[in-house]
Amino acid sequence: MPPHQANGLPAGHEADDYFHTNPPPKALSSHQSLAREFIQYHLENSPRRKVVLVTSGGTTVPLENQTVRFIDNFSAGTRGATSAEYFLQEGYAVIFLHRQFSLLPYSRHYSHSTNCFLDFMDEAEDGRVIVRKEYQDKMRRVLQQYHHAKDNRLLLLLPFTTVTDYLFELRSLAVIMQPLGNRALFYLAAAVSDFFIPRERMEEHKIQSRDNDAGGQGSGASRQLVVNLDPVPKFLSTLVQSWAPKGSMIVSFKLETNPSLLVSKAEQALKRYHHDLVIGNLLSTRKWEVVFVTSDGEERWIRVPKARRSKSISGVEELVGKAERKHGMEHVDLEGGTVTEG
Ligand SMILES: CC(C)(COP(=O)(O)O)[C@@H](O)C(=O)NCCC(=O)N[C@@H](CSSC[C@H](N)C(=O)O)C(=O)O
Repeated sequence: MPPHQANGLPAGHEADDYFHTNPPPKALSSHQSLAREFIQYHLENSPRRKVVLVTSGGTTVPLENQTVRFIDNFSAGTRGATSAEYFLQEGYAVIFLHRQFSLLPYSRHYSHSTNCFLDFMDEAEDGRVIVRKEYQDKMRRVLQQYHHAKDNRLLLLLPFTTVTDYLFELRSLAVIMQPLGNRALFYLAAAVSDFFIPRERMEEHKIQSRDNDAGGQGSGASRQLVVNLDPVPKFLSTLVQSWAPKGSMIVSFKLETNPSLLVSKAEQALKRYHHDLVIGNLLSTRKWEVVFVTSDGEERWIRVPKARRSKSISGVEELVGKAERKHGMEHVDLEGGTVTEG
């Protein structure tokens, strides 16, 4: 008896319905071709290399079809972009499915920062534009890592914007990854909308803030906006049961703000979706602590020591990367971090 959704539909049925009633992203077919090429290249040239799909950034829920307003999910993309660098360092090939304009591996060190990237540059006496001396060493290291990833075709960057884009892309990429079998890993760090406006209820044009129509009829008084959202299908179960390669490892992130809910909600997700690992994090402490929750009921907190919790040192992703490399749990041997049971 296949597991059923809350609404009684068999798991996956609701997701199928979603894909029939919402249009795919315009870029989907070009992304599919890029992903097929990427996977084929690694199947042919590095048959033992693991490939990880890292999702990163927040999905949007448009309020109008010709979108002027949208509901966004919190995520700068730091977790995904930083983890992608550590996966590349550990020898993985990375498909980086990310919110358009969110942080990217390597360039994240210089984009979006409070100081403009021009602050890292200077004009030499002979007129050449150069990187300021104090930034040269770090930028050289980042540039070498970036070129290594690019020259060896180890990093594929694919953008999304809306939750519908994300779900179509995730399904396509998971299916394209099927030939990888147990060399495929899914690291779902994107902040995915739980609610959306179905196509048939979506306004076509910009929602007016006053109650007069195009002809200027009506009082012109400002109006309330009441938004009625439906739940996004629980796609993780469909990913685990049908889209993802058999034998692949699936890691999802659980984001909460209330500490008393985090571990139980992560355990609930594992029980519901039967994947391999949930990494729980609290909005307020996500930069320096996470908890690994597995189906054996164990919870292992990974914390960056206080001394290393500066903004510039991305401590927790390095620790997660090391733990991940050992496929999570049997030996969480983390330099610099502390692992506490329970
Ligand atoms: C978003 C952050 C906190 C990283 O932040 P930045 O470094 O600023 O990017 C990430 O660590 C995270 O928790 N990501 C996952 C957040 C999320 O939406 N998780 C979902 C689970 S994955 S979406 C699963 C879907 N709702 C379903 O149930 O099928 C949840 O908590 O419910």
